[in-house]
Amino acid sequence: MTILAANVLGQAVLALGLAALAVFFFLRRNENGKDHLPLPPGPRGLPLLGNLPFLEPNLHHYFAGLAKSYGPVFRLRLGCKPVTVVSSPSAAREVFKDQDVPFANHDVPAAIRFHRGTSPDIFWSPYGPTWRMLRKIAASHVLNAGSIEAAAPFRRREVRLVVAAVWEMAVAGKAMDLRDTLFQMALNTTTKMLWGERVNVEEGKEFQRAIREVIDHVIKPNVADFYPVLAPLDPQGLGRRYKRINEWIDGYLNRIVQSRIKEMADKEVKKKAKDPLETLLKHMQAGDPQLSSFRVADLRNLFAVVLEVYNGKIFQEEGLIELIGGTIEGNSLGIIGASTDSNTTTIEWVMAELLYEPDRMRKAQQELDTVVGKDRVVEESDIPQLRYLGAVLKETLRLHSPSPLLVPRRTSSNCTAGGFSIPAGTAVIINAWAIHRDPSRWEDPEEFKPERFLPEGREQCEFLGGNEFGYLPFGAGRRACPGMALAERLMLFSLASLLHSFEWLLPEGAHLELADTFGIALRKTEPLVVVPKARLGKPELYA
Ligand code: HEM
Repeated sequence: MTILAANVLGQAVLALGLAALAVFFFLRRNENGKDHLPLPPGPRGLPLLGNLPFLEPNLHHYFAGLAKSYGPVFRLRLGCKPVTVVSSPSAAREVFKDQDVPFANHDVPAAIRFHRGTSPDIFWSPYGPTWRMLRKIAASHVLNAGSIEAAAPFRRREVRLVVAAVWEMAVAGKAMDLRDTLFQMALNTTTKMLWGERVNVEEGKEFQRAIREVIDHVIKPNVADFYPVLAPLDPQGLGRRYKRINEWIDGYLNRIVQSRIKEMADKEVKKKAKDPLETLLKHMQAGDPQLSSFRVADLRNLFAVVLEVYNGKIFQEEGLIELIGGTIEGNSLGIIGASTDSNTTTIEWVMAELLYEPDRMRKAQQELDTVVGKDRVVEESDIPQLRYLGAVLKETLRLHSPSPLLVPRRTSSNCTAGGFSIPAGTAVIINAWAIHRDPSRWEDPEEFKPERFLPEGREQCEFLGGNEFGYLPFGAGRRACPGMALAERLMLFSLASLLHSFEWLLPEGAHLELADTFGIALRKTEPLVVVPKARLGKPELYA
């Protein structure tokens, strides 16, 4: 009896043990992701700190170096935060196409989570109904082809102001740093397009200061990002500061929205809305079901995001920049001169590359002389014929993407990439900088060769690589940048006007360097200082 009981007990213990083992392996399998795939390899970190102490200032270079040792999908731990870095076109395809939905959340920094908790915006909303509604509204009422077209006169006016400002420098024979002028142009073009007004000088200064503070605060290393358990306490007060600054921006936009609501009530409103602000208000007032859950606060958020994205690219890399020693320099003109704007940075890179290779500068100018001639100024309608310039821009965005690590994503469920499992809740960084230099995808990847985008026999300059995820300056998948068409239009128009109107030289004895510094936007380490020289005979073409 005792022997029998012992046997039964032994069998029960064995069965329980086996069951426990099965549960253990089942749970591990779920934790590790699908199909028993291993976690990606990666460098060992320190207890508690993980890999934080080993990060280097130029994160895009540092990650590219790690990819050489650990492969195109590797894993890090920053404090408590698991991070996976993806550096090949095929793994990027898995993220942006094959498993687009579980990778479709942006990884929201703690300071923004603290502030935006109840008031989501398109950029930080998790993938779901609210994001879908905001994205649809942005695509159909703000960044749609009609609004972009309707804003052509504003772009023309702002670009002509830039040309006039450069002309003054040319007449005075002075060297200039283009950043400030271009930044102002981008800001005013955006606000004119959204609500029909330039940023006035007084409010503009406040506005610039506020956005600059937003940037400073979002990029500050925030312990709450690396130890999420601390996030609700906002230990460094960054969330609270960020909230206060945003209240100012919110107030600014609120005044604009409220004054338009009043104007629409007082005056007879024309059938055709004059800008996206009026379009949206009209739709809201008319009870458009697409906007049924859209509130004035959402409208302000939408505009704030468009402005912030356009002018600050504030949304990257979650506080890593200062932590690892990078700095965001400002100058006397505040945010306008903060040089963080993707648009400004890209134009500056184009000019630097063309100054470095004067033959290519001449080729772009010859194309302009053929298409436009020298008796009139460039118009937006000339752009489709400027194939070479289009290729120059695309090649510049390949080598100098303003967002070298795009905007980190966060997995909403267990996923896979490159044959590894990526558990739910992992931050996923796509190293576009490395992908744009992948030798298996790009011939002579380090060389500036616009011709690669001009295949023989094709009418239009091509975005080669888009489908195979080797070319990602605007991200990809359902969260890809909805401002791409607008950004391209403005960049090409301003570039064409600057190259058509002026010869560009380096100041006597200046040395041109093409080194980049990782920051809010990937920018030249040294600002580009150039000497413009008028190239059109008629002074009235500079007015
Ligand atoms: C050179 C200029 C620009 C570059 C390089 C750029 C790049 C990017 C990138 C890399 C993303 C993240 C994409 C992803 O997660 O896959 C993004 C998102 C976004 N961009 Fe842009 N962008 C530019 C200009 C603009 C402009 C002009 C606007 C609007 C006026 C804009 C609006 C947005 C918005 C709203 C998002 C968030 C989309 C979402 O989460 O669904 N961008 N951009």
